[in-house]
Amino acid sequence: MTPAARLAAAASILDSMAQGRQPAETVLKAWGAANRYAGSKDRRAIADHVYKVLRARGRLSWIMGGREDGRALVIGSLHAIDGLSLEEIEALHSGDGYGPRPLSKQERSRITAGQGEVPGWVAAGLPEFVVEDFKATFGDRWAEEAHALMTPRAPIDLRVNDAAATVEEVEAELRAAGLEVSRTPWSVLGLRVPSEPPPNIQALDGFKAGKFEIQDEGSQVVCWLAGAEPGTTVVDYCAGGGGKTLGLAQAMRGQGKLIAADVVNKRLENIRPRLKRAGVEAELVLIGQNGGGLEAVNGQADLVFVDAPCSGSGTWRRRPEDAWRLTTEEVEKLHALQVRILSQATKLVKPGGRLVYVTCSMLARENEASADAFEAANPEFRPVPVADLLSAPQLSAAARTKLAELASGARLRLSPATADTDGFFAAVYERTA
Ligand SMILES: C[S@@+](CC[C@H](N)C(=O)[O-])C[C@H]1O[C@@H](n2cnc3c(N)ncnc32)[C@H](O)[C@@H]1O
Repeated sequence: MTPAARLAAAASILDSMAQGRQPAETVLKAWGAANRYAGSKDRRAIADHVYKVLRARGRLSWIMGGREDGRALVIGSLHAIDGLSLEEIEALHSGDGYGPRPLSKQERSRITAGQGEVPGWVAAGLPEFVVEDFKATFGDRWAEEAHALMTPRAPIDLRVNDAAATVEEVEAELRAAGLEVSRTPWSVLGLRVPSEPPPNIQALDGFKAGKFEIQDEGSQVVCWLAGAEPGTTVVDYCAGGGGKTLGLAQAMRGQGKLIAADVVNKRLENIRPRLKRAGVEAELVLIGQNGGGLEAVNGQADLVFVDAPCSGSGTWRRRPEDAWRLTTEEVEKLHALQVRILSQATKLVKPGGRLVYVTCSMLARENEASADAFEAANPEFRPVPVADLLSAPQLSAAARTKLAELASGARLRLSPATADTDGFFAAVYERTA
């Protein structure tokens, strides 16, 4: 494909993404399958361009006078990110072959006009209401947090299943597969590999044998903080794909009762092969929206882990397209749902047991505000200071210092800027009565 044809393809992929809510990765794969003439280099170049645009979407739309279509965003990116001159952009828009049609008068004037005074949220590459939330949470550091969140090429973290392999063994297998591998700083079971070129982790023998799983280090850390003990009853209340279920199972060393619950059966079914691979067991329970289905566990659980539905804004460095799909209305709905789920989950916790609230959100409305609302309505749940949660053997000595530093009393935030992880929030409560 010519460079111009690749640009036309990137623009049309951005347009199809705008019509739905599918992840960029899925849309790119579908495009590749439908356009077999595109070679791997073409697909790579097109994907790079699409992601480049998604990470800077607000700024590019601003430059192009508020236009949000793929063509305008691509033209804006050639100018503002790639630094091409008007003549160079015009050469790529000659209309020849499969390339995009020539620039209109308005498009040309957008390029020559310069960017003018750019508002902070535009420069940050995030929706305006997100920037307002960040300013309230991070003060002067908001732009640093925003920048790290939208920076490309987040590495891929793995959690070694220490019941099946040692960290050294897995490290050796990854090296033998030609991957550059390092230890993660906070989870002693974590390994990190670069995301470029994309490694095929699932094809490795060790993965198939359950020796390791893909899990961001932040997600590992919140599992370890929860303090799941062998021989106890643990409920993973919003089990989803089972990432945390497997971490909790590992902390329990296969001893005790682990229940993975969710309102979506398909998600629970996806956990089954992962449990099998890891060689651990969990009871899978489909619950109703009101929490029905877990009555047998009422007042019995030592630990209820609520990895609540959230905006997923902590993972925007991996899925920048989601930033532009989130609305304030959705965040309000999520906040209400989070508080409702927490209140339902309280029933399961036995006196002296723990309730853990976790999100992979960066937004205060879903983190501190949901924790505030829960605490106000449930005074029998005592917030446990993060400093009292750091004894898990899976946390490194460096993590104990770092997490104590990052904690604000009984609440912890991890972020790409502060911990080099995805964004996470955690608050742990103990039932006093
Ligand atoms: C953030 S995801 C969980 C991710 C998962 N824990 C992991 O580590 O892979 C939130 C999950 O909550 C589930 N959920 C939504 N509403 C719920 C409810 N009322 N009760 C329990 N789970 C709910 C969703 O189906 C979704 O799977």
